[in-house]
Amino acid sequence: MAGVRDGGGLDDEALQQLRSRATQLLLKEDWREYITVCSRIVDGVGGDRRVLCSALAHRADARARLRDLRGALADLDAALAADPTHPGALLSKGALLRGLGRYAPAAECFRAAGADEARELVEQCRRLEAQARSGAVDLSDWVLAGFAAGKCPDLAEYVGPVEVRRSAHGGRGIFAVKNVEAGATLMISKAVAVGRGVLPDAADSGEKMVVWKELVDKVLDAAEKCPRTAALIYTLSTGEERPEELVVPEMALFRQEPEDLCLGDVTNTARKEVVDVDRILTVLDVNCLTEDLPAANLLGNSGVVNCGVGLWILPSFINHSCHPNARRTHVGDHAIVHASRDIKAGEEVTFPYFDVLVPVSKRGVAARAWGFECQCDRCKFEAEDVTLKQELMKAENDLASGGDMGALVVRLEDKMRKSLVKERRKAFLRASFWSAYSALFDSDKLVRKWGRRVPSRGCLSQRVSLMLSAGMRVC
Ligand SMILES: C[S@@+](CC[C@H](N)C(=O)[O-])C[C@H]1O[C@@H](n2cnc3c(N)ncnc32)[C@H](O)[C@@H]1O
Repeated sequence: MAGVRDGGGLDDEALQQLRSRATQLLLKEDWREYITVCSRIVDGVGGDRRVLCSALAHRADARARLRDLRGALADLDAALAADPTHPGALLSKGALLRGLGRYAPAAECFRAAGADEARELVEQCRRLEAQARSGAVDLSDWVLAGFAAGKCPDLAEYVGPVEVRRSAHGGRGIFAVKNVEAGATLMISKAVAVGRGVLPDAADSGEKMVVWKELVDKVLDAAEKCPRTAALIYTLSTGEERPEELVVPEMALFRQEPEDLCLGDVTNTARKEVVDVDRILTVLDVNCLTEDLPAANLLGNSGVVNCGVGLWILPSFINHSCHPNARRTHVGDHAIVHASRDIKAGEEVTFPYFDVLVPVSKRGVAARAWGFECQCDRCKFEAEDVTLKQELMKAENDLASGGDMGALVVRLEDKMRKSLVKERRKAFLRASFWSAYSALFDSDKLVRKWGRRVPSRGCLSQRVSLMLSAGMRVC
C-alpha cells in the first residue's frame, strides 16, 4: 500500500506529507484536525521513538488547548514512557501541571527538561508553591510599572483562614475562622472566565452586551468542558432560592486537590457536558463582579474605560456591606481579597459591591439593582434613626441641588452633636455625605467661612476611612 512501509509503518514521504499538513493546521489553529493528523503519525510511526514522542507532545498541546487535559496528560505520559528525557514532553507536562496548580511536580518536569529557560520556570513554580501556601503576594513591581499588563505577576490560588457559613444577611457568607490582621490575604481566586473590552466612556448598552456575551460564552464553555467547574458554579445562588434552601458548601470543594483536578475528559473533543444554561445565566446575574482595576483609571484619561466582568467562585460567597472589612484587587484573571481592617474570628467578611460614599437612598438604589435590600447595620441605622431622618433627607436634597456644601456640613455636624450620635455612627453619616465634606475642604473660601465649625479634614478623613476600611476603631 502507498505511504506504508513493509513493516506496517508510514514511509518517509507519507510522514513528510503528514508533517506539512500538521504545520498548515497549526498555523490555522485548527486543533481538532491537528489532533487527527498527529494521531495518524502516532499510529503509523512504528519504532521511531523520536518522531513518536514529538507527535505525542504536539497532540498533547493541541488537546490542552481544547481543555482535554486528561487526554493531554495521557499523551505526555506516553511520550515520557517512551523517552523519559524528551525535553518537549517534559516542558509541556510542566506547563500543564503548573496550570493545574501542581507546582512541585511541575518544577520536577522543568528541572528534568534541563533547558536554560527551564531554570526560570523552576524558580517560578517554587514561588507559586510558596504563595499558594501563605497567600503572600508582592505586587510592588506591577504597581511601580503603572499596572502594565506585561508586569502583571503570576499568582497561585489561595484559600486563607475563612469558611462559608450561614449569614445574618440571608443565605451564606464568608467568615473568618481566626483573628486576621488588616492587610492579610483572605483568598486569591482565578476567574472561571472574564469578559473584557476597552470601551469608550459613553459606551452604549450594545457595546457592553458584547463584553457580557463574551463572558457568558466563556463560562458556558468552561462548564461544558469541566464537570468540576460546572459543579462549583452550581454551588452559587441564582437569587431565586429561599435563604434556608441554600446549601453551605464544604471548604474542601474550593481547595483544588491533585486527585480531583479538573482534567476534562479524554473524549471531550467530541463530547461536551450537558449544562443547565438557564441556571448558569441566573447565577451570572447574581454573582458577577466588575473588575476593580487600578489600570482602568489610567485608561480613563483617554476617554475609554477598561471594562472587565467576570465570575470568581469563592469571592461570590462574600456579602456586601456599606462598612466593609475587606476589599478586592483584580490582578490579571485573579481576584485577591484582603482584610482592610483587623477581623475577629467568627466575624463575617464583607466587601462593597458599589460606591458606599453616598447617602443611604442612593446605596439603596444600587443594592436594588443587585436585587437585594441591604441589611448592613449602617443602612439600618441611616434608614431607621427617627431623630435624624428629617435632617438626613434635607441634607440629601441639598447635596443633590448643589449650593453651599459648608452650610450642609455644619448643619449635619450640629445635628449629630445635639442628638448625641455616637462616634461610630457619626462616621457612617460623614461617609454618606463625604462629597459635601470634600467640597468644603477643597475650597479655600468655604474653609475660611466654615472651617472653625467643623472638625479638621485630617481627623475626619481618618475617622471615615477607619470606619470604611479599618473598621470601628474611630478616633
Ligand atoms: C454574590 S451573592 C453573595 C452570597 C450569597 N449570600 C449566597 O448565599 O450565595 C449576592 C447575594 O447575596 C445577598 N446579599 C449580599 N449582601 C447583602 C446585604 N448586605 N444585605 C442583604 N443581602 C445581601 C443578596 O441576595 C445578593 O443578591
